[in-house]
Amino acid sequence: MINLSDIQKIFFTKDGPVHAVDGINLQINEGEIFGIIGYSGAGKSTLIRMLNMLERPTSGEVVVAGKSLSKLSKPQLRKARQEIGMIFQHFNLLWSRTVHENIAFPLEIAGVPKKKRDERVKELISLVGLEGRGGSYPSQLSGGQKQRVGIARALANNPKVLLCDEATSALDPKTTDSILELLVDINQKLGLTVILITHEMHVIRKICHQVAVMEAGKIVEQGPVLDVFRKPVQEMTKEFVKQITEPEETLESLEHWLQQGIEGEVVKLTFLGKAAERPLITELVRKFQVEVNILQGKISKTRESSYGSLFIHLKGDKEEIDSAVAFIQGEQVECEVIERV
Ligand SMILES: Nc1ncnc2c1ncn2[C@@H]1O[C@H](COP(=O)(O)OP(=O)(O)OP(=O)(O)O)[C@@H](O)[C@H]1O
Repeated sequence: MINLSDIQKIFFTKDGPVHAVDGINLQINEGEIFGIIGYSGAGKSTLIRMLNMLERPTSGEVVVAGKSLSKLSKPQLRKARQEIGMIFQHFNLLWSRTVHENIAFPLEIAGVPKKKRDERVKELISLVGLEGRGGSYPSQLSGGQKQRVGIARALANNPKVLLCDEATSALDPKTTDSILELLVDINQKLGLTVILITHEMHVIRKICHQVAVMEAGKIVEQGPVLDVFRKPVQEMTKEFVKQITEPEETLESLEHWLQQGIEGEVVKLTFLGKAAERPLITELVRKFQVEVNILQGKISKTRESSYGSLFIHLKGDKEEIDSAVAFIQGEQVECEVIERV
């Protein structure tokens, strides 16, 4: 659906050239939810804006739905853009227009007659769950509702692709979840390809199939979300994965345990998929002469599976502990000895 070949974007500023995007090759398949994560300044916004030519690449080719965007004439590009919707962090709504009028705006530009426009707006209002709010102005809506208007407007011309530029970054966690659910719903119902950029790993975890990690204008790591979660290679990726698996409080309480000088071993188990749903600890206690003390644990749902980490303290004879660790490893659970005390 989307093919980027050796895309570069250089901004020529008075302080010299800025290589915002530096040689990116990327393929995004139809129907996928593809997340691009990176810290501020990594080049995410510049990259996503090149997918609809809001920003023109300095070099390289952007192909969306079979069309090479940089080769199109202005009228052709306008037409091609109707197949690419976009939503923004700060919604970019027209404040003097009602919800209905905001959603109708791209249809007016596309020359859709009034009656058809009104029917389509009604459909979209219902799709995004804003029934009864068509006559409200943006200032009368909550952040989540505003983003729903943004989504409805982006979908008005039946695009094949939806670009989301930090679409949930201005929202609280609960509203973020409801917007993410809406994006999944739309992806499934309409088969829409969704590309989102974010600096929050939980957004990737919740809804993406694929993830690319961006740093200094380059993609440093990429793959299916579960694979990247399980085996992050680059330091940057490891930091992002830790946002989910090892939040600050986990490390603090672990530190607390280790400082107490407990006997035995502290082990980190990493579960994936079905393994996250098995009663492994029960089996461990039944099979081996070890005491198992759970220090910290967390299981998170990804779009397709479960992913979790558990820190346990094993106490007993060294041989029994070694056998227990070997047993865990044989059960397709990754096992890392954090500290042998
Ligand atoms: N119009 C511009 N002119 C000059 N430099 C720019 C321009 N737009 C972006 N940049 C620079 O390009 C780099 C990448 O910026 P970009 O906004 O794409 O990053 P980002 O990952 O989206 O970060 P953020 O989330 O903070 O927007 C930064 O160094 C930024 O200062």
